[in-house]
Amino acid sequence: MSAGALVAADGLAAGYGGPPVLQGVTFAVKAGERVAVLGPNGGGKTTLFRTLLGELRPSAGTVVRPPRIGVVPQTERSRLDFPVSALDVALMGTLSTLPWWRQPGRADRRRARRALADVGLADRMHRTFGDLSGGQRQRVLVARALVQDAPVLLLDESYVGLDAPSVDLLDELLATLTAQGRALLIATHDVDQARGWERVLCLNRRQVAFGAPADVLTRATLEATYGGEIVELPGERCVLPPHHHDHA
Ligand SMILES: Nc1ncnc2c1ncn2[C@@H]1O[C@H](COP(=O)(O)OP(=O)(O)OP(=O)(O)O)[C@@H](O)[C@H]1O
Repeated sequence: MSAGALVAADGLAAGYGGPPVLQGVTFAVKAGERVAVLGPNGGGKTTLFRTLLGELRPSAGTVVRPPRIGVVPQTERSRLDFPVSALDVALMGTLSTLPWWRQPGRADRRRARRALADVGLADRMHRTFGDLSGGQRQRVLVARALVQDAPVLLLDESYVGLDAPSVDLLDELLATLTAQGRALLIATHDVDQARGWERVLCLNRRQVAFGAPADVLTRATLEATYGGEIVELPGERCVLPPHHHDHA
């Protein structure tokens, strides 16, 4: 079932030593696919990402993953008080590709500069990271992941707190990265956004559904994913409760 997949799971269960906090996860993602990973707080999105990264060992099932996976964390969790430039942050992406004894060199700086240009920030590379807007910081973090040259990127609620123009820029960037043959898994709470992507994975401590948005984003599936927390508006739209993080 995972033939041709860049990243896949089959009967995956994972947890933190006790009973699994996530189980029954079976999906396959090909190059050129954006996957919305939906679920309530505590539903298992972070646990899935950590398992795909190899930080957590599956307690059951198997994972197929490439040697390198890039991670784009939430900007609000990044320390903003360090006096580092956008280029410094992007350059950190080269560290995972270097042997431990080597400092980033000229070629690495070139890659970091190119990645910043690719995310539209060529003119901001010497600005202090913490002084950039939320959307710009998010794109710097995408650049840091791009520098790792990974075919699969995991994005953790990258859209949270962005204004409309920044959302559009990030949308465009993710579409480009996908068109270039990457696979993106994007943890999000935005059901409407998920409708525009290629696949949707719904998690609520187990896999509720995986497939094309038109098949997955039904009222029944969303209810099974979010319980009674969904507020439905007239038409097809639905709104999820404000989310919070208790492990920032
Ligand atoms: N380090 C940990 N040790 C033990 N349990 C954990 C740990 N991290 C998460 N959990 C538990 O695993 C379950 C799934 O959490 P996870 O962080 O994967 O959910 P999530 O979908 O990413 O939620 P959020 O949207 O709040 O980030 C929760 O019940 C959580 O309390």
